[in-house]
Amino acid sequence: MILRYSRSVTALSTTFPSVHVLARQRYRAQRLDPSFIGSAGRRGILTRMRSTATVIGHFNARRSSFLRPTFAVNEFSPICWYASTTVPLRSLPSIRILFASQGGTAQLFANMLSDALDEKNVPNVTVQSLADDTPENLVTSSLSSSSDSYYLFLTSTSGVGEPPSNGKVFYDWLMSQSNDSFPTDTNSNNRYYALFGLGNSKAHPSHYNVTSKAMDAKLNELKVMTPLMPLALGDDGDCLEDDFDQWQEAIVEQIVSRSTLNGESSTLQDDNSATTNTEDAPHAAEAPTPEPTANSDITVPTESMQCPGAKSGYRRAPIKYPRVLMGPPASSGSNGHAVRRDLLDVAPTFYHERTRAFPVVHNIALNPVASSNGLRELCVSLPAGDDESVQYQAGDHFTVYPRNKDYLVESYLDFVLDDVDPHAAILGNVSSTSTNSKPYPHPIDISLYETLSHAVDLNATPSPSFARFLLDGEDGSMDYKGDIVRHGRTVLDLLLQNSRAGQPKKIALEDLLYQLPPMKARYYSIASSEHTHNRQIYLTYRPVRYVTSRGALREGVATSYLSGLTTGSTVIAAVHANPSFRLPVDPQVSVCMIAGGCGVAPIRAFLEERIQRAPNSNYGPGWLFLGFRDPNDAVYGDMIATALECGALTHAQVMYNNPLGGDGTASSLTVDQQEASRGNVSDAVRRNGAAILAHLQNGGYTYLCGGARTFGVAIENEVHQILQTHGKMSEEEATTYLQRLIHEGRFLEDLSD
Ligand SMILES: Cc1cc2nc3c(=O)[nH]c(=O)nc-3n(C[C@H](O)[C@H](O)[C@H](O)COP(=O)(O)O)c2cc1C
Repeated sequence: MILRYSRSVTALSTTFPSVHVLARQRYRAQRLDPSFIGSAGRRGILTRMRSTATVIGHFNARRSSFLRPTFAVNEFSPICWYASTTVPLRSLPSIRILFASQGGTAQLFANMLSDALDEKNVPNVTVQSLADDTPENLVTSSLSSSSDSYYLFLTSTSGVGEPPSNGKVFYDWLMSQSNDSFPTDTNSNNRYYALFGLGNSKAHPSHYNVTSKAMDAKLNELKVMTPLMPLALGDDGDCLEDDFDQWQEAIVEQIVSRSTLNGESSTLQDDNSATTNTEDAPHAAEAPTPEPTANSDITVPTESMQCPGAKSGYRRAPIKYPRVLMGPPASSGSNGHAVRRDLLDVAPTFYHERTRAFPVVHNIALNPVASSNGLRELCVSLPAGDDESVQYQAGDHFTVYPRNKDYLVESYLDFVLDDVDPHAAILGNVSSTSTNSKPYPHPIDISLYETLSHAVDLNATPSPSFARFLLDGEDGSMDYKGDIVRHGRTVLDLLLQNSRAGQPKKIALEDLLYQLPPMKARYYSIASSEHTHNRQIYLTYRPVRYVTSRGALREGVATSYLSGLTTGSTVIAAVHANPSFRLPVDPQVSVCMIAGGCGVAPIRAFLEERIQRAPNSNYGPGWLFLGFRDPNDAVYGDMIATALECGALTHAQVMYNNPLGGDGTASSLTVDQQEASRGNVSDAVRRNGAAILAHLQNGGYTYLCGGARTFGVAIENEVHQILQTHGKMSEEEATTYLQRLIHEGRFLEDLSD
């Protein structure tokens, strides 16, 4: 086979039957005409840039075959051709990675799985959310296909044992299916599925991973797909990344070994020549021609050429991530220095569509004698307008887009990345124009500095595979959970640990930007009622700040960002309605609010609302159980007193782990009060068990707010116990009773993980 090359006419052709590549444009052109792909079809994977182009594979519709050539076109070198094999399409599996994710973790894992398959050169891999198409299209479109199909599901459980919002339609559809729903000739022999569930056993023991469990049971029952391996449960209460890493490894191994057995070895072998980077074209030409395989379906080119100067036997490490393209400074002021910009103006698609800039009114410590991580209050004003994005109700959430601290961004620029211009604009990657190569995962046309401060979570623990890469060269095997997750170690920590002769190993920009998790927006429960505050939102938060056992200072990304906001600055955020978390419409209905620490935020909102409406409401019983570390940590005492006075509350009990105060001496409480308030909120709930049972049996609403892992679990257990002790129910009856309350929306949780 010969590829002909002409510098001026730029027409290429090949006698190889599957390939017809015609270039009608000069290579020097910045953009190549789509017809460059010629008769091989538009589905070819073409990377283009400046004077070079690299085709890493394309589909030939005429011969229904998959072609995986890798050849480079370069103005300064002859056309290099190697690694051509064709395999009948019939035998190529399709691999669909389908995710449902509330907070982005399942989506992140889905993309990591796609990368891992890509690394093994597994073709035909797509990643979609379960909301990207109709359920029928997502799952049943391959029922009649003769080639193997793999469905790799990843779904978290959200809310109170519910599917994530982008998985709800699919979930409901799946649950409503029966064997009759599928054509009678459907057989599951060439359709396989595997499911990875994400949940939290510590925070949600009674709803642990219920979504993935239910989906797996249904798929098993329907028998339209064969399980590739048993359901895998990832536990965010333990080490989710480790669970996923093991599942991913097993999945990739299964798919690679099955595909190899089925005769697709040529598309799956480690192909060091595969590149999506035009600047690598000369290197790509240096990769060795693959060995012909014995499979009769595979066509091997009869002739190959190598670029002059190619080093024989040279094997380049596989390039995993497409090269990030950098341009001139993203923005600069008159003095030439980069200007700090609000990303909402320059990269609006990075944010949820209802995101706004909220001006800060005040940001104060609620208790002057509290420690540096005492509760704080942020008040922002609502931007003008009357659409729902600038309105809220007590019970709603406020989603904040935090930024990494400047010192952290600067540390990454100094110690992690090599020779980068922090102010250069990121224009995307070399594959951004290609149809199915890896897209650049962050906003473009913003500077590297802005990317590091807004778009990636620099405080995140790297995934197991990234951690292995960062620790490359260290002796001994990595104890991911014990050494890395438990100590909350970051990319910076691992690179500093792995420094040689005092010089930390530096990594490529691509490795950092593709492998660090994107910055997640953080949910805060709104602590005010719009009826009381004229166009303002209050938040109550606690700065997370601690020193690790290795002596490093750690700050929570979002709370340290909030702590640093000054009056007049703006916070980028969105109001999210939480319609299931509301006070009962009928004021006579009894309410019981149980909260600990920061869980006081939504309670404050409800109290304001009830106080505001007290003159016109004939309230039924109102219970409050609230817990703080010590009296110096307690907040909103005045509001609780007002609520008791006006009938918005009928009973309030504040509990302290240490009623003497943080330093063991100062306390405004009398000795009797100290004794009465010593202990946890669950102690107070237990002491009032009979009254709480009456409240539940009289149709009352119960609200549970605070940390999910310890507080939420402890209170749920206590209520369960009350049902058994005072309600004389069996353990099973108590469980069913509690589930019914949750289902009826009378036992409402606003818990944080
Ligand atoms: C508001 C909220 C509710 C949750 N509810 C449950 C639950 O009912 N059962 C469970 O096993 N895990 C629950 N989780 C834990 C998540 O499933 C877990 O953190 C998962 O990793 C999140 O993945 P995602 O970011 O893809 O949504 C909940 C987490 C949050 C933040």
